[in-house]
Amino acid sequence: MKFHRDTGLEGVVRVEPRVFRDSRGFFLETWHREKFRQGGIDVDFVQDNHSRSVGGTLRGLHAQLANPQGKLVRAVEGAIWDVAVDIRRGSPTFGRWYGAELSAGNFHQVYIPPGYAHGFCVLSDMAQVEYKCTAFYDPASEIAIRWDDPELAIHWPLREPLLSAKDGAAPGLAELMERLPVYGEGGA
Ligand SMILES: Cc1cn([C@H]2C[C@H](O)[C@@H](COP(=O)(O)OP(=O)(O)O[C@H]3O[C@H](C)C(=O)[C@H](O)[C@H]3O)O2)c(=O)[nH]c1=O
Repeated sequence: MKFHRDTGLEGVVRVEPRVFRDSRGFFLETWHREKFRQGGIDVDFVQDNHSRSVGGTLRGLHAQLANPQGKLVRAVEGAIWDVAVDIRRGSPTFGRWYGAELSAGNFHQVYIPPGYAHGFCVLSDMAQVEYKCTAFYDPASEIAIRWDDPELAIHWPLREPLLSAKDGAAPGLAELMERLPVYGEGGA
């Protein structure tokens, strides 16, 4: 199990699990409290999520403000481009993003700490994404940030994604500035 912390964003880690293959198929550990702690991800999870999306879908960019969630994300079907954005006011990497291809083929995961926005788009015909969260869903404090905010300039590998109404109407990061978490406060 390898932990790649060279993501350019504090606390964002790409995890490359060890896959055991034999004539039956494969086995891998997708979460291990102690091994992940040794890899720099010292967290406990309280909620697991699972979504399925058709090709061309983009979900995000989302974050919870009152109960910020850390997320450990993986694709169990198909492939996604998974993106984390630093939205902590005062952070040296404020507005910067990191992206990684996660797929049922590469088994990679990304850990995104509280204080970051998260989104992904689907690269395959279909994708199923499972992710563990360090805090419970709190819709009252959730924000959506415009996926193609020119201030963020995220390199998405698609042009006209399939969006939810919420995501299609999301404001740019600058319009949310006063609500954003402050670097170094409240776990962010
Ligand atoms: C996130 C969530 C949603 N829901 C319900 C609320 C809606 O009735 C329905 C779909 O929710 P939504 O359209 O917000 O789902 P996504 O667009 O996939 O949202 C997620 O997308 C990005 C990628 C994330 O990282 C977040 O986990 C989350 O914001 O599921 C729940 O009941 N519990 C939950 O934890």
